[in-house]
Amino acid sequence: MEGRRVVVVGTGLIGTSIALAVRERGAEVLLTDRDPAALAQAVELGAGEPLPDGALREPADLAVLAVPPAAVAVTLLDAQKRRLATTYTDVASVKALPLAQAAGLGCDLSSFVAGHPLAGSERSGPGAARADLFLGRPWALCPPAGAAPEAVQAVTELARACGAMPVEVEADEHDRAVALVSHAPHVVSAAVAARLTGADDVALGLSGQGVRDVTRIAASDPRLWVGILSANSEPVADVLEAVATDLAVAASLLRDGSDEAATHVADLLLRGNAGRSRIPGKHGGDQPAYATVQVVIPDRPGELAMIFQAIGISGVNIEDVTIEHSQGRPLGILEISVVPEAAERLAGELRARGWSVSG
Ligand SMILES: NC(=O)C1=CN([C@@H]2O[C@H](COP(=O)(O)OP(=O)(O)OC[C@H]3O[C@@H](n4cnc5c(N)ncnc54)[C@H](O)[C@@H]3O)[C@@H](O)[C@H]2O)C=CC1
Ligand SMILES: O=C(O)C(=O)Cc1ccc(O)cc1
Repeated sequence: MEGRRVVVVGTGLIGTSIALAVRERGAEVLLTDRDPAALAQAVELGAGEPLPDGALREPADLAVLAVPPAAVAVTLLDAQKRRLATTYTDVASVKALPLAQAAGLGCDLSSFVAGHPLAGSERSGPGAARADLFLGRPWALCPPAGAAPEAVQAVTELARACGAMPVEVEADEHDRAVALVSHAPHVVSAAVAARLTGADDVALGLSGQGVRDVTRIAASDPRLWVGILSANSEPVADVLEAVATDLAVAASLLRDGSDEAATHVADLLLRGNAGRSRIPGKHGGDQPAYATVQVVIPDRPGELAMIFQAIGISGVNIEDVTIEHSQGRPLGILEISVVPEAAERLAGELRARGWSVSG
């Protein structure tokens, strides 16, 4: 992105992450946000310089609209009126409705390529931004009919500069796909987490990693998510109804309690195994079957640094890592995912260095 000028409108989690990523690749970045505090924080984090008021002397190469879905079309119209850039893209989690709204407002759709990076977090705002957020992730591109090839090229270059994998897809197909893999799972996570509002201290004290995994995305900003879900309501409702049917059947089978009912419950669990195994791994393709090595680590400053150093010396690459805290005890369980052929050697070397390795 050397020599490119990029304007980012909306310096929250996604806008600031994109700004940090393209700056690392040599782009000049100008930032704007209607919230002065979000803009100031993004500038302080080194994501770019504030966009001056009024028209630019020369349009930037690209303007990235990283605002909520309902604000995309008006923000595009405003940016095009100000001639902020030669090419425009957005990052909203829903594509068809903002595109229809932009067409309705009379935006120039030849210079707009709708986009959606499939990476993010349950956290919002510039403080949660990371330059490496998009590494190895898909980035959907939905060029409207009549989009200029140079515009598609410029947005493809943006996705690649962020380390993501551009995937061209039609807007309606995109929306049905993300209803299944992102939006409906969000509602299901919220519904499970909502059951915990009435939980007593005994139940909460028994919480393990499973409930944390299932409810992580339930910590997201409800204002942003109500906007996403209502802009993709029909496809999301279709998935939720199918999930609700599975849940209702499972509940009645469990009440039935017979052996035959248990085999039907097992069918659902097996379908769950099969569905989960189809989710691609972090670099795309099939999900690699990593082996895990579990190590007990004392909850003391420097322990994580020491074990990571020991793993580094052993020459084994860490594919993933999670830490589970042991409630009421000054210990954590570090679960290190590695390629299966390295697991035994790593476990042996860590044991030899005095670490308590289980499994
Ligand atoms: N949160 C996530 O994990 C992901 C979000 N997205 C999409 O990215 C977009 C931004 O989401 P986040 O960065 O998570 O939200 P965020 O809440 O962290 O940031 C949004 C920013 O946009 C600003 N903003 C809102 N309306 C504006 C306007 N009209 N003009 C200028 N600034 C405006 C807000 O002040 C805020 O700073 C949304 O469309 C969302 O659907 C896409 C992928 C992942
Ligand atoms: O936190 C996670 O795991 C997410 O799935 C984040 C996310 C949220 C919204 C999107 O449109 C895309 C990705």
